[in-house]
Amino acid sequence: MLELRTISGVTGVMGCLMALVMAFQRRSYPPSIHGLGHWTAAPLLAFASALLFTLRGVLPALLSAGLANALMFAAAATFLAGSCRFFGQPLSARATSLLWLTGAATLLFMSLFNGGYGWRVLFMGLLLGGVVAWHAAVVWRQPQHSFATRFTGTVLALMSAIILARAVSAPFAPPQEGLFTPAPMQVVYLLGLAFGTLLTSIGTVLMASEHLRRELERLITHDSLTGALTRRALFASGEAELARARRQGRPMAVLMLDLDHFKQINDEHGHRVGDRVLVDFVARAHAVLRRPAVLGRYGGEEFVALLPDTDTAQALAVSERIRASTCADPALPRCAVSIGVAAAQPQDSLEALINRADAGLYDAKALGRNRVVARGPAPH
Ligand SMILES: Nc1nc2c(ncn2[C@@H]2O[C@H](COP(=O)(O)OP(=O)(O)OP(=O)(O)O)[C@@H](O)[C@H]2O)c(=O)[nH]1
Repeated sequence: MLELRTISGVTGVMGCLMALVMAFQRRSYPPSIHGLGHWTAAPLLAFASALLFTLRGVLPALLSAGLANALMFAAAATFLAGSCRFFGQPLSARATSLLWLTGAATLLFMSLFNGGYGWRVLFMGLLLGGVVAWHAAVVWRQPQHSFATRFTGTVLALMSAIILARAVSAPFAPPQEGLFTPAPMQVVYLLGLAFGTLLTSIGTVLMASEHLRRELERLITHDSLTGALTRRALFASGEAELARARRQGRPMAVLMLDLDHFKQINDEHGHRVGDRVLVDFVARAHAVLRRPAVLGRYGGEEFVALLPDTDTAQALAVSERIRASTCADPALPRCAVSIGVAAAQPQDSLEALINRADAGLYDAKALGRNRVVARGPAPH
């Protein structure tokens, strides 16, 4: 026979252990991952709440019911706030006030209301189930789904369903029923809380690890200053696109872009302004380029754009648009870009294609800069 008081105690201990895991994780994660502090505090609050519930009958009702419920609500609200911060959508001051005021008002009403155990369970369940359902919706609404978010979202949705089902059935339960009466609904509820606490904590650890992996991946594939692809990622993407173009018999073009007299900008305005010019250039080039085109930093102030499904005429038009948009910010020093264009030939390697675009760039510089020059295949 299941001892419900033991389940409640075990729930608390699980929360405590998971808080420890999260606290250790937090120390090794970069500060750019937000919400871990809340995720550590939430299971600790759940632990304190479960401990008080377990001591029902031993401690006064004010502690083993009133304070225990308040701590359980605080755990759910803190957990929700942590996830919102983690996903980069922290709760607004208004939403936070609404959440805590609703919690405080419900708990106060419960303590004053004299309708019996079933009705108190209904109010508390609606409050708690509502917060957990809100939390599930936050996790499910994330556009970047992974196993971790699906797992956590599902556990939260199941938990809220169990809490709400118990809440709405409570007023119809026999009047002598209490928290540790071994009725089926109570067993499902306490087991749901125990496993839910454990599984959602595992879910947060998985989500944090997933986030870290994505950040590291981004560091490897994207230039930290401009956000363009790194040279390594550019070549990987270029090889794949060229193979696809060859396989499907579709055109592909490469642009080699180099800011003109960039050394002069650095010398006259300083390196930091030079950096801002680079960032602005890449942002504007990205605005012109449409997926699946990609832009990579080839080195210094030199960039390469890969344009799948693009012939020479289209590549020249895109290049002109990039040239026209370059240094359009009046707050930055005047500058210009030279661009070499090459379209892929059936026998081209990526290196040969880039070399031809580079030859076009060389011509553009030699002809006076701030222009676009296309290079065809060398005659045999
Ligand atoms: N601010 C800044 N400057 C950089 C960065 N990477 C390279 N540079 C500078 O870019 C300049 C490139 O100078 P050059 O290769 O002489 O080319 P340029 O002055 O643009 O002349 P042309 O290409 O012939 O028009 C050098 O002064 C580098 O120090 C960077 O990340 N930030």
